[in-house]
Amino acid sequence: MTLTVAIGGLGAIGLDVARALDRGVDGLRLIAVSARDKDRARANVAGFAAPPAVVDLPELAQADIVVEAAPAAVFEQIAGPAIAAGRIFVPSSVGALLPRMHLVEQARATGARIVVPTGALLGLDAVRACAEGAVDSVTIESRKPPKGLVGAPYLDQHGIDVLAVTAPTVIFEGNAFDAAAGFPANVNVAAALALAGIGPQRTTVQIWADPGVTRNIHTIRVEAAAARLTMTVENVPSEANPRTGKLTPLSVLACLRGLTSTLKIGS
Ligand SMILES: NC(=O)C1=CN([C@@H]2O[C@H](COP(=O)(O)OP(=O)(O)OC[C@H]3O[C@@H](n4cnc5c(N)ncnc54)[C@H](O)[C@@H]3O)[C@@H](O)[C@H]2O)C=CC1
Ligand SMILES: O=C([O-])CC(=O)C(=O)O
Repeated sequence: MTLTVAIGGLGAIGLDVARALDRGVDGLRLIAVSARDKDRARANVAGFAAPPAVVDLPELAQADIVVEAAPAAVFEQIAGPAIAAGRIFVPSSVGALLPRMHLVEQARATGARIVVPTGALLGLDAVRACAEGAVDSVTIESRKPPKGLVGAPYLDQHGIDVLAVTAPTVIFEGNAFDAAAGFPANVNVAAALALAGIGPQRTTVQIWADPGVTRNIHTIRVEAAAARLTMTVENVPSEANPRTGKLTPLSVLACLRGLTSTLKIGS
């Protein structure tokens, strides 16, 4: 059986995933994409073996699987129709899901599924396993080059000029819910971690602006009855969008492959 795929957003994540699907993934066929600039999108897919249709966001819901890879601001325009139509919805802007958990209730009613990829993070299989038992604490420390944090609403609200930072500096400390609201383009990883583990209120987030690093570095620490986890990923920022690590489109692709593969590894 082949499942059709549509992708909302053709930036650092969406275009890489679209290209990979066009090269061929067993059981998956890319049929539609959407982007802010439709002419550019058409040019981007013109050389594809099977160019997908370039459509408006709501029309993505014609596919069996709808991948969201757009700014958080248009999350609902992609998620809403996909979930209403009972599709498999794969979000990248996971932070935008936290204040919209009613979508999970709606998916229950329509038969839709919301499948969150591990994205720029690691180890959500182990965090989910720990969360089947007792968990004391879950924390994430995200360390980024200052330019990878530019534009975050929290920085504007607090008058922080992140590009003026000359030494490693903690610029946010709080829970995952507030982190996702303040840094919608930067800490989707914290949102995914919160959903895998003990929820956005109990998951603690520390964000560092670090002029000494060139990678987006995330360290997770989990204290659970079954295990202690300490895991770090050092993502190479993508050329298309330095806020987004190159691992992210690969993770989305691996997630999509897992939706149809006969052999699936990891929980
Ligand atoms: N889950 C995770 O681990 C990660 C999630 N992300 C998130 O994934 C999302 C996508 O990231 P990137 O690909 O780096 O973004 P990007 O900025 O490179 O690309 C965004 C795409 O969305 C399109 N777009 C914008 N407005 C649109 C509209 N109104 N209608 C249709 N398309 C529209 C743009 O044309 C562009 O193609 C962001 O919200 C980002 O924060 C990023 C990195 C890791
Ligand atoms: O590190 C990355 O690639 C992006 C990131 O933190 C996020 O969006 O959560």
